[in-house]
Amino acid sequence: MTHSTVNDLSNFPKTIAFIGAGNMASAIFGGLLSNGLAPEQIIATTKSHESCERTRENFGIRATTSNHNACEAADIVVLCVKPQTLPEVAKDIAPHLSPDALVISVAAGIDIDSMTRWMGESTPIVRCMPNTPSQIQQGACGLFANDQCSQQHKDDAESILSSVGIAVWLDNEDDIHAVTAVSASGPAYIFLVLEAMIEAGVKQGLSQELSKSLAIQTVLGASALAISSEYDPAELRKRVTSPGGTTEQAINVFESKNLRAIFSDAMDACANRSKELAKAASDH
Ligand SMILES: NC(=O)C1=CN([C@@H]2O[C@H](COP(=O)(O)OP(=O)(O)OC[C@H]3O[C@@H](n4cnc5c(N)ncnc54)[C@H](OP(=O)(O)O)[C@@H]3O)[C@@H](O)[C@H]2O)C=CC1
Ligand SMILES: O=C(O)[C@@H]1CCC=N1
Repeated sequence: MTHSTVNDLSNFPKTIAFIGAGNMASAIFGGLLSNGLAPEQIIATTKSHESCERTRENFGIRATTSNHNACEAADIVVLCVKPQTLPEVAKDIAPHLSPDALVISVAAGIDIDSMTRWMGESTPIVRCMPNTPSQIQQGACGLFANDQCSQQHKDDAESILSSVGIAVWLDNEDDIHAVTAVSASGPAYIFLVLEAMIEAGVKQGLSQELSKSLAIQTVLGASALAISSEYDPAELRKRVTSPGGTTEQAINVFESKNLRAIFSDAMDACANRSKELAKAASDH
């Protein structure tokens, strides 16, 4: 497993087309722009003219509803449509990819076998699983390359994804299901925890505004401490939990209601859905 972190893209010499400009695509190209990539080097496509116009206005990049034109102008094509839309889109763009273009897919569940069936065996493909904190260069992404990728293709994929967070090469493509369960869907779990903490704080008598800022800062502070500390999360938790004190009472409730089993079941369900999407794609 190799691992790389945020880098500057101001000298990145390639044009990147994003097929789909929704939540995940805009998180990545928003991050790339903040990290020095010139707006002219990004083309995004959407289905509707409204989204196209909004993308152009919000990000100052080129936007079009023509996937063909975008692919023909790009050295790297990032597939950011929903998994259910990908078979049709991938087959349709295949003849319009530039020679030696790298295709990067972020689609949950869709494996490289399916993508090469749709776009041709010789297509260099990096399958990756990013997350939306990429927008603020705090993403976490797993990557897997097919055998058609040269070292240059892999370097390009890594430059893009590591410019918006940490990028980790996986030894096995199947590990992407677990990466999806941990880090791609993970931000949603933390947002749910935040919602619950904020609501509980309000129930305790705090204003919504105060409860929200305390809860968000607490998650930020705990993450920053965990990332910078020599201790693992279990030890950091113990350091908050005074014997006979207040935290212990809360932790006892979480443990007695089996929070760990809830996370385990939730993340199994997430990974299983990723596998189901792979299976559905194999019929196309
Ligand atoms: N959201 C997340 O946190 C993560 C998402 N992913 C993956 O990213 C992919 C996109 O998800 P997400 O961004 O959430 O989805 P969104 O629904 O936010 O975005 C989908 C985008 O695709 C566009 N689109 C739809 N059909 C076409 C088409 N035929 N040609 C070009 N563009 C099209 C839509 O345009 P319009 O607005 O006009 O409809 C929209 O811009 C999925 O495959 C998902 O699995 C991976 C990791 C995390
Ligand atoms: O929920 C989803 O399907 C996408 C993939 C991972 C995060 N969001």
